[in-house]
Amino acid sequence: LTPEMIASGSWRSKTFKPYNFSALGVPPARGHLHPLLKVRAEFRQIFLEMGFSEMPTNRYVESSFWNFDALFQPQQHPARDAHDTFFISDPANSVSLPADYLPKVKRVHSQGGFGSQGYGYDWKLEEAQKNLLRTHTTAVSARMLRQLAQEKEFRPVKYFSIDRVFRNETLDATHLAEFHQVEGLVADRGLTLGHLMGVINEFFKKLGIEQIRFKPAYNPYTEPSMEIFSWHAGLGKWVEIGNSGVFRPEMLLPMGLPEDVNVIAWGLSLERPTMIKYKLDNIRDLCGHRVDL
Ligand SMILES: COC[C@@H]1[C@H](c2ccc(C#Cc3ccccc3)cc2)[C@@H]2CN(C(=O)Nc3ccc(OC4CC4)cc3)C[C@@H](O)[C@@H](O)CN12
Repeated sequence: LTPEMIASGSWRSKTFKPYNFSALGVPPARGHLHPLLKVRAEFRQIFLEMGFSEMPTNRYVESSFWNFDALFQPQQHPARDAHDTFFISDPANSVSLPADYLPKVKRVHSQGGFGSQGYGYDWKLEEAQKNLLRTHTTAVSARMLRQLAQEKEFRPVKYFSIDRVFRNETLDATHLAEFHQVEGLVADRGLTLGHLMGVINEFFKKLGIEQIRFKPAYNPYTEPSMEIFSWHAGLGKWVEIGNSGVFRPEMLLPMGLPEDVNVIAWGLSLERPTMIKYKLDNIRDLCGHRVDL
């Protein structure tokens, strides 16, 4: 049916197929929310429902001190090598590290303390001052726990973070030089591994994952540590869905937290669950624009 047919009246001699009122209109060209940000909002909602508060993660450039040393990660650890970490050339160094806290970190690395023998190496300030792109949001957790330790009275907290982290990795279909880390932590007196398993179970249950298992693992800053696995019915096998652990006393006590306070934490990425949810098999599809999502 055209305007000419209507004007000339020629439409009278034509036959038209019945109008399909249930036909969909042409989708208007409009904006889309990014899948990663939609999954981030989902994770944020779950943490908030569980009573967690979001940590301030608006600092991509971090000092080696907060990213590694405060976490009792030794200065010769391979993760601190340039092939794993992006170091910053300008400004190359952080010169405003906490003067009262730093000697305690130096001591626990070089001589030990609090019942630990430490690593027995000559800890160097220059190494701790090197600026980098944070390799995990656990650097933010360290800053927040130090702040908590400086308060007059200890109070239990539940914190979370979901933000970008950077690793000098070889790129492939599932690895980029940056990804979003999701991290949750609980600080309270008398927390046990049972509490850690329980909070992880609760978190993943809210994501629709009921069947998870834990496997002993190693992290430089948590002891004990556990990898988290979930049964993937489609693949017919257990797949790793995260990592977890109890922060070490060598990390918490130099901060000034009371000896009977434990901090349990776990982490996962945002990209993996987003790729599963949106059936993407190349992580690069999460960057740049994609029309047919
Ligand atoms: C360099 O790789 C690091 C990243 C990322 C990761 C690993 C560990 C942590 C951590 C931690 C931690 C430990 C102790 C204390 C504090 C933080 C955070 C992110 C994922 C962690 N992983 C991961 O996310 N896997 C995952 C998560 C969710 C998912 O879908 C479910 C619906 C929810 C499916 C898969 C496991 C693997 O994918 C792994 O190969 C890749 N890992």
